[in-house]
Amino acid sequence: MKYAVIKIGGSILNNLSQTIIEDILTLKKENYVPIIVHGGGPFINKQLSKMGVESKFVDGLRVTDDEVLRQTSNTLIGEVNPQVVYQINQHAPIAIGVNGIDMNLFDIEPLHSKYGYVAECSSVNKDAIEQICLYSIPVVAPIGIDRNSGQRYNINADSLAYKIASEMKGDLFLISDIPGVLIKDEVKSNLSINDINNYIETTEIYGGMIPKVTGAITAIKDGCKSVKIIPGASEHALLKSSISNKVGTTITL
Ligand SMILES: Nc1ncnc2c1ncn2[C@@H]1O[C@H](COP(=O)(O)OP(=O)(O)O)[C@@H](O)[C@H]1O
Ligand SMILES: CC(=O)N[C@@H](CCC(=O)OP(=O)(O)O)C(=O)O
Repeated sequence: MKYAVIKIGGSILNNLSQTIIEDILTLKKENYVPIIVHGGGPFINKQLSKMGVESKFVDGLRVTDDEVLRQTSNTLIGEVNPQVVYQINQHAPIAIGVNGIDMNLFDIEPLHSKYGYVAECSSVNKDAIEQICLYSIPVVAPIGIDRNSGQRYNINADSLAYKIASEMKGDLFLISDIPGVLIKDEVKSNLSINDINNYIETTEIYGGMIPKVTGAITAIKDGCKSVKIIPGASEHALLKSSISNKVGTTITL
């Protein structure tokens, strides 16, 4: 049995192929223990703009003051998380929504104060995850808590998925709204650490893709078995990519 950490990006949530949900359940029947981590960036942007609050990002992270934190937490835990749980449970009533506060699922380390209430996951409560996975599929929202102060923190969903996959020694699937990592309009089926450094230097990998691919390298060095970036809109992309490297991009050292 091995863990499959499946990160569903906010960009694809409204356009997710139904077969991805079927694939998650197929993986569970076969040799995998699925853990889902979801994002929700576009949903948070929409909510903030409704409230007249501007979305600001530094180094790809949302600058999170009190009000942004409230809206982010409400959107991720109150709106996006139950939507993902509902979609899975329509197929099989097995998903449960959680975040870092539930069962002390993970600890956090706040990042620099220039980001506001933004943290990284510093360690994962493996026992709690193992317990949940015995009977269900956890759907994790990227909100954590400082257990001493009770302060909540906003966490980038990719970075949380990397940490969970490394600590659980699992395979990581990043589901996004792109067919994979594109170089000169073609999907690269394999990327090594050297390729990644080159393509960042030539700016063929840019923006939100930079933390995704560099985070992948760190995750693999830290114990994650493999990282695949796959298209959420494509039929059975998850199942196909778990079997071969023909879908999306596989990152290796
Ligand atoms: N070489 C590349 N191939 C594909 N996408 C890239 C590349 N370089 C940068 N990007 C950008 O990275 C984005 C995906 O990252 P991000 O927006 O963080 O996804 P998500 O919200 O699904 O996690 C793409 O939409 C694209 O704009
Ligand atoms: C600190 C930080 O930036 N947190 C992210 C959390 C959601 C996320 O990561 O969503 P995607 O995967 O859809 O981008 C945010 O507030 O947008």
